[in-house]
Amino acid sequence: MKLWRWDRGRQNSGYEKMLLLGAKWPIPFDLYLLRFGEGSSIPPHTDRVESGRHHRLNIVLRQARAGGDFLCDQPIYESSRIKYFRPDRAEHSVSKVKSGTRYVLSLGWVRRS
Ligand SMILES: O=C(O)CCC(=O)C(=O)O
Ligand SMILES: [Fe+2]
Repeated sequence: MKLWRWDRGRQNSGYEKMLLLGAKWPIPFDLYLLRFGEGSSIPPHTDRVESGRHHRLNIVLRQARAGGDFLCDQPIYESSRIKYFRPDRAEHSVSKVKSGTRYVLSLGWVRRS
C-alpha cells in the first residue's frame, strides 16, 4: 500500500488514485482520492472482494467541466455529488472526461457477512 502518492488507477484507463488511509482491522476500509484528467474514464466493472460485502461512498469534490459522469446499475443512494453503492454487486463506470479535471473522495469498507 502506497500512501499519499499518485498511482495509476486499477482499470488503467487514465485515472489516478492516492491512498489517504486504510486499515484491515476492526473493519477493512480504504480512503482514496481519485483524479480524472482529460481523456480518462473507467469502463463498466465491478470490484469484487474475497469475502464479505463491499460498500463504497464516493463524494465528487470537483466535477469535470464536461463528461466524467458516474453511471451505476443500482445505487443505494445517489445525488449529483454523493454516490453510495455496492461496487461488488452493481456494475458501474465513469464516462470519459471531455474537459476539466474530476476529483472524487472514495471511502470503501467491507462488511463481513
Ligand atoms: O470515480 C468514480 O465515480 C467511481 C470510481 C470507481 O470505480 C469506484 O469507486 O469503485
Ligand atoms: Fe469501481
